[in-house]
Parts: sequence; C-alpha cells; structure tokens
Amino acid sequence: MSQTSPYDKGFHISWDQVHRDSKALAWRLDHQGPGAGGEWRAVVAITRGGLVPAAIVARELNIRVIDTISVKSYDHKNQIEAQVLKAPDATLVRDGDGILVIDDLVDTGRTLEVVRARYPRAHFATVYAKPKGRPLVDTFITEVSQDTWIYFPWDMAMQYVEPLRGAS
Ligand SMILES: O=P(O)(O)OC[C@H]1O[C@H](OP(=O)(O)OP(=O)(O)O)[C@H](O)[C@@H]1O
Ligand SMILES: O=c1[nH]c(=O)c2nc[nH]c2[nH]1
Ligand SMILES: [Mg+2]
Repeated sequence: MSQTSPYDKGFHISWDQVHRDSKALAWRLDHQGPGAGGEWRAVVAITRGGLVPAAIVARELNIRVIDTISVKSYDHKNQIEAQVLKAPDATLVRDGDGILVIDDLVDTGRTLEVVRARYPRAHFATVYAKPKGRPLVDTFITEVSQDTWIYFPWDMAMQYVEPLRGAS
C-alpha cells in the first residue's frame, strides 16, 4: 500500500460527459464484432466501474445479453492485489470470442491483465485510459496522464465552493 499518492491531478467527469463518452465508445465498436455483420455476442461489464458505460454501450448497440465480472483492484486510491470476486457464466463467455468486455478506465492495466488471462479472445474496451494501461485495451475514447485521478460522478456529490475572493 503506497503512502504517497502517485496522483497529482484530478479530472472530474459529469454524468453528461460520461454519457457522451460512452456513446462515442459505442459508435466506435459498432459493427466491429467477429459475428455476421460485425455483431457482438454479449457484453461483460467489469464491476463496479464498468456497469454504467456497459449499460450505455449495450443500449446503443442493442445487445441484450449482459453479464458481469467483479474485480476489486483498489482500496480507495491504493492499489491492492486484483481479486476476482465473481466470474461471468462460463458457458456464455467461453474463451471470450465475440464478447465485449467493458470497464470505465484502465490505469496500470492490472485489472484488464487478470480478465484477459481468463478470456484471451474477448475485445477489451474502456472509456478512459492512462498510458501504462493502454497496451491492455483494444478500444478507448479519452487518454489522461498517468498522474491524473479520474473522479466519476457516482463517487461525487455537489458541495459549496468558496468564491475566488473568499467568503464575505
Ligand atoms: O488498470 P488498473 O490499475 O487495474 O485500474 C483500473 C480499475 O480500477 C478501478 O476499479 P476498482 O478496483 O477501484 O473497483 P470499482 O470498479 O468497484 O470501483 C476501475 O474501475 C478499473 O476497474
Ligand atoms: O475512480 C477511479 N479513478 C481513477 O483514476 C482510478 N485509477 C484506478 N482506479 C481508479 N478509480
Ligand atoms: Mg473497476
């Protein structure tokens, strides 16, 4: 567990932004699957962060079969050993062929490494990517620097902010 955070910067994402970026991901993946007409057989969301983008992509691409793989890789901002807490249906996913695995972001790539080892023929897509994790992801939308922590809307709440010239 690291005591000093490797994240100097913050990138705050609104619901609207994550919706737009997830739709952009869907457009990029449309007709790119290995099935007839470029169809995908199913979506597998890496929970929990992948659930929101997976729902948006599945809606855009009219994919009705959705499963989850639960991987925990962080305790707040501290990276821990990646643990698979729940696996998807093995008869559905098989070796991953035709499966679209979706996560919110790739950071060090450790989470995708663990999932790729299980489903080597799946297609791996994230909305956001950091440089270290890029080689592990097949399709993504926006890259941020490695020292940036991405703040998602489901982890945030609106709060009072002091005016530039201080409170009066
Ligand atoms: O590329 P990596 O360095 O492995 O980091 C990326 C992973 O970390 C976060 O998940 P987390 O384990 O925090 O769980 P959560 O999705 O439930 O928030 C994020 O949602 C990715 O799944
Ligand atoms: O909310 C998150 N933002 C991040 O930048 C990140 N990196 C790993 N895990 C993360 N979770
Ligand atoms: Mg996650």
